[in-house]
Amino acid sequence: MTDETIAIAGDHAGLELKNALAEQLRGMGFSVLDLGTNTGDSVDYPDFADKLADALKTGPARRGVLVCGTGIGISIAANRHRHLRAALCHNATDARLSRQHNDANVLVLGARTLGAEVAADCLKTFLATEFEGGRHQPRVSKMS
Ligand SMILES: O=C(CO)[C@H](O)[C@H](O)COP(=O)(O)O
Repeated sequence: MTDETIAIAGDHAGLELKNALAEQLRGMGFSVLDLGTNTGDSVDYPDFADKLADALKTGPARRGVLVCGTGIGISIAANRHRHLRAALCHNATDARLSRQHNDANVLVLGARTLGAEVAADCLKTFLATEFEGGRHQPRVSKMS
């Protein structure tokens, strides 16, 4: 069990994967702040990136997960917020490096482009990997 809350959000295309990832997070002992969407009705992914950005600004979550069909639109929208470093990942190596080098605070996954097991691996790796700091710190600092 952990006392950390992870925020999660996505559009209609990401609904099924978002719910599976939320379950995975609960199974890992995290509290989940589910910001929707929670129906299959068509919605606009920037609205859900904005909700997650607000949640990471006000707390209690300091890390988040976003899902849309490809992950592309919602990561573009998320990275318009300076306090987010949203990493669109396609495998566990991306997820690991997004933490080690980029100190990513948001994992982005594409529900229409990733299998469920790869997505689960990305999430597990993202949460378990620390930022390396060192030469990466000034690069990350230049973005915030
Ligand atoms: O991947 C996405 C954005 O990058 C969206 O999920 C996708 O564009 C939604 O498409 P549709 O309205 O046809 O379900």
